[in-house]
Amino acid sequence: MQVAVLTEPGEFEYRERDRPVPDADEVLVRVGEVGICGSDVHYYEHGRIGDYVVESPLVLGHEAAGEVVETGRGVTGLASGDRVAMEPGVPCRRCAYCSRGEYNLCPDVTFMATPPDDGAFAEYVAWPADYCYRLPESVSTREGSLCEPLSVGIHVCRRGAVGLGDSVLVTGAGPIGLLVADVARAAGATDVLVADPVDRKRDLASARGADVTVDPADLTEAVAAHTDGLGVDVVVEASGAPSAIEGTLDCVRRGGRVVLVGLASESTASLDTLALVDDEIDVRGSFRYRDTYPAAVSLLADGSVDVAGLVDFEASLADLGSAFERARDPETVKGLVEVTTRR
Ligand SMILES: NC(=O)c1ccc[n+]([C@@H]2O[C@H](COP(=O)([O-])OP(=O)(O)OC[C@H]3O[C@@H](n4cnc5c(N)ncnc54)[C@H](O)[C@@H]3O)[C@@H](O)[C@H]2O)c1
Ligand SMILES: C[C@@H](O)[C@H](N)C(=O)O
Repeated sequence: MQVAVLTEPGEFEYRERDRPVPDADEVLVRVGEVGICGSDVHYYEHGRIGDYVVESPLVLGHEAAGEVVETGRGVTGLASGDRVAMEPGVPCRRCAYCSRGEYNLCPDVTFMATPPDDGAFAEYVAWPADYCYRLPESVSTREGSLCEPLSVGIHVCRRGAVGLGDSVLVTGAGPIGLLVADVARAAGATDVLVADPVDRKRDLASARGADVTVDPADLTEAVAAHTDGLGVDVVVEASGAPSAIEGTLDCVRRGGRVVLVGLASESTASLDTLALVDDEIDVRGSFRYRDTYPAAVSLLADGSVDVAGLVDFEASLADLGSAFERARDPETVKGLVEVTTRR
């Protein structure tokens, strides 16, 4: 089978590898569609993210869906022909975090496209059946691939306890911020505000139903105007910009919640701890997700969230290099790669 490997920053090579044979608890998936994530682009540009360094050729891509073509002998819940979304992180299932159900915190997770684990820009991937989620007829394979960023958004809203009648500010209108906004709305938020410096991103957020969109330069005033000076119930920081992280406390109401999901390139941002205490603010990190794929599939099946509307372009595996160049454009929200032709 053909795989695309990142050999060095900016360089993909196509290689022939043996088609994987599924273990007893695995299915073999013929990969259909794979989204390009910001972390894929970061590995493509820099060959590393923090301590994760691409030291040998790496298959990128972890937002993946496809069709089951073979099942291991112990698999009962899936059959050949099923279309599935693949959850890219498979934990060890034994550590203290896995035992508590907090498997997204497992230190021994195998996570697609995170060195040294290969991802899904490959014709076939063998993957544990219980980390593959069947897609109903109403959810396309391309939508299924975007269960991954949607899962990030679901976990964020759970971490922020977003609920009925809440006002929610999202800073950063990339795929994560836009999906957080959609999930917040589905969870009952009645006021959704989105901040981004890029005009096109704000326009997209408006078109998707944000009540207020604002340039970060005008953020504090816009939030005050919309909330009678109170601040919002929940701020979700989804840009990673240090100024946005530091600005969260200017926008949240006393007693409100701040969820940090954006990753700053360095831990230079600081939060006013006196204000945290005085205003009784809950600040929470949000790391990947756990138990979100069933909810993601349901949100897509009932039309609550539109992931297809985030897609700016679709490329074939043969054009991976140019697809990554397009994905680098700050105006791009989401690029998809069709790995094998749709059937
Ligand atoms: N914690 C996790 O599990 C997790 C998972 C996925 C992504 N992330 C991180 O979440 C962030 C968002 O991911 P993404 O894929 O949407 O990224 P993205 O780069 O596509 O989007 C970030 C957006 O933030 C905007 N932005 C820049 N400066 C800003 C500011 N000061 N105020 C408001 N917006 C600003 C950019 O214009 C852009 O639209 C990234 O930092 C990413 O690394 C974290
Ligand atoms: C969660 C996933 O989307 C993220 N890019 C990561 O590698 O952690």
